[in-house]
Amino acid sequence: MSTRTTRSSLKRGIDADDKMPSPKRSKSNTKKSTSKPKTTTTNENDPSPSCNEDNAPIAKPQDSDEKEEPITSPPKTLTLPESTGDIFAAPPNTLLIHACNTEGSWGAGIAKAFKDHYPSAYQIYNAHCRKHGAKLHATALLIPPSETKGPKHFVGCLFTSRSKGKKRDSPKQILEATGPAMRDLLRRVEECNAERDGEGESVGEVWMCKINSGLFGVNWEDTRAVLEGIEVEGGKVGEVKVVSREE
Ligand SMILES: Nc1ncnc2c1ncn2[C@@H]1O[C@H](COP(=O)(O)OP(=O)(O)OC[C@H]2O[C@H](OP(=O)(O)O)[C@H](O)[C@@H]2O)[C@@H](O)[C@H]1O
Repeated sequence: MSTRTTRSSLKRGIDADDKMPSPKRSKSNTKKSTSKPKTTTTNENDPSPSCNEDNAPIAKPQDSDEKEEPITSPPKTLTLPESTGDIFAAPPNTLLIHACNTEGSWGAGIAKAFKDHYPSAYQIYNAHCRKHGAKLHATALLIPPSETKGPKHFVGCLFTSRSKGKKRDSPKQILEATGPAMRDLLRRVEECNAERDGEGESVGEVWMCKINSGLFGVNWEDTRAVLEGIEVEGGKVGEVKVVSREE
């Protein structure tokens, strides 16, 4: 019994089930389907024809003037698998992302831990804030491995709030800044890896704490929803591993 679904039989299937919404895929994203075609039970309400014994959709004769429908797939968006652990135990050349203010302060929370682990990176972040200030809001800073000892980690700063503590931006403002800041960081990663192509460390994995969810006081699920809406083109960073400490 043949279960392989070829594109043409799938296409025929889509044409045969002309009441069924045909999945849209772009030419470049079209993949031969290897999944078993869904078996459908026929009943008087089911508009789609029943599958034949090998489950391949029943082909219908192609009309000569039938137009080839362009097939496009939904845009690929950022995926954020979650796990528990220590973000600082990431493998070499991992990019570690946290949320920052534009005032040049890594004074508490995970930012303080970043300052302790990566003092040289902190100096770069602080100088960047002194130079640009609040204009950095909703942008990002990518800091290559800068320490003389310890693991070689890239540090990614997402400027999701202008200020910190009681003067921090509202959750709504922080969420509005989070999307553009992450898109800016992903762009910088692509540029960095293109420049380093083969010479020096490129960004490997991308890890992130549950940004905004502590001192910035934003519900993690709200931040997650914003990040999952970020479209990623092929070849760009498509996955950010979210690492949180054991509860
Ligand atoms: N070692 C570790 N490994 C893994 N996850 C860890 C961790 N340590 C903490 N977390 C978790 O990481 C999330 C973020 O928690 P945070 O409150 O730190 O950051 P946030 O993004 O809400 O806020 C940013 C502002 O806080 C800072 O403080 P200052 O402004 O300098 O005073 C900055 O500078 C900003 O301004 C929470 O889930 C923590 O459980």
